[in-house]
Amino acid sequence: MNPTPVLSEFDRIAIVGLGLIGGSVARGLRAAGYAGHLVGAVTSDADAARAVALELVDTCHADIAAAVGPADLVVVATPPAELDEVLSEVAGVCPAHAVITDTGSSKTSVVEAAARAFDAAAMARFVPGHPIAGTENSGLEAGFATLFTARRVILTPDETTDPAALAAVEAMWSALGAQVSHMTAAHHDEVLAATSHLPHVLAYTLVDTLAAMAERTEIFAYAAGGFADFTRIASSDPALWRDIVKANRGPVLHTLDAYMAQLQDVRSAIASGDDHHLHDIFERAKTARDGFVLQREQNER
Ligand SMILES: NC(=O)c1ccc[n+]([C@@H]2O[C@H](COP(=O)([O-])OP(=O)(O)OC[C@H]3O[C@@H](n4cnc5c(N)ncnc54)[C@H](O)[C@@H]3O)[C@@H](O)[C@H]2O)c1
Ligand SMILES: O=C(O)C(=O)C[C@]1(C(=O)O)C=C[C@@H](O)C=C1
Repeated sequence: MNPTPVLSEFDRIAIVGLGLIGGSVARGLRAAGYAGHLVGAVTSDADAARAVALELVDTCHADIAAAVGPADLVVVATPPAELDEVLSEVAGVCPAHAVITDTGSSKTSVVEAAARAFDAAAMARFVPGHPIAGTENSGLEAGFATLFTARRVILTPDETTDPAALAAVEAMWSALGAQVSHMTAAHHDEVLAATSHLPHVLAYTLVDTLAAMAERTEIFAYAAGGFADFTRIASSDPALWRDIVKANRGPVLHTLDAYMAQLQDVRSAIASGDDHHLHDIFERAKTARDGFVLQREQNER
């Protein structure tokens, strides 16, 4: 018996931006058995040729119109700085039946950009999305088929979103092995400011602080697993993260203020020798993190 073809209602899926996320969507769709035409849009002819050579997509163009014009489903996976321009180009050429989604790390800013670019009909077929999965790598060669397996994807539809478009985007992420949740764009931005954007800000800041000290000492030579685990994400693309933080400024500042207050409290406990208070904070944190790790492992089973 032949398996049910994956996303067979879409003859042609266009992916705009074939870096870590777009490339992983492309590879994941193929691995899941998508048999239609995958077309990419990138920024240069050289990248288009490379994307086809890497077998990310069947065809690729340095021209959004050529890729999106005949598509049934459009996945926008470009950096936030490109979004206004990319969505306006998509709006100009997207067929009237096509479903559109994105992968951006902040959602209110994306919904605002979509509202600037799309008319009401296209807006109804636009389903904002965010895969909560990634690595510190970027570019054409960074993607891999299993990136979204057992990972969460948050969609932020509203009351104007076409249910059929929402179902189609859910089906795409399910085909990639992800678990789909819905929430409002504003709630998404508060949650991700805390669990993703703040950790990136802290990792970059810690490494930058220590790097200034490292000019005077050899401290990095003696750094090991603790430093490497805490700072892996500081190897992420600085321009991408500058723009994510900028796009989610309010919630990031809010969570950064809460963190700075707690850090001040920890500092006071260390300075005054309040071992009990320090232990309480560390104990609560260990319990919370152990719970997170357990839940993550259970999700992966
Ligand atoms: N990096 C992560 O861990 C992660 C995780 C989840 C979501 N996201 C989001 O996904 C999006 C893509 O991030 P990424 O990590 O894949 O970045 P990336 O840099 O790896 O890939 C982005 C790609 O878009 C291409 N691009 C830029 N402008 C373009 C244009 N006008 N037309 C076509 N292609 C264009 C770039 O050449 C690049 O290859 C971002 O919005 C990011 O916030 C990232
Ligand atoms: O694992 C990483 O390297 C990531 O940065 C992934 C990560 C995260 O912060 O967890 C980064 C950005 C996203 O938008 C979603 C996931």
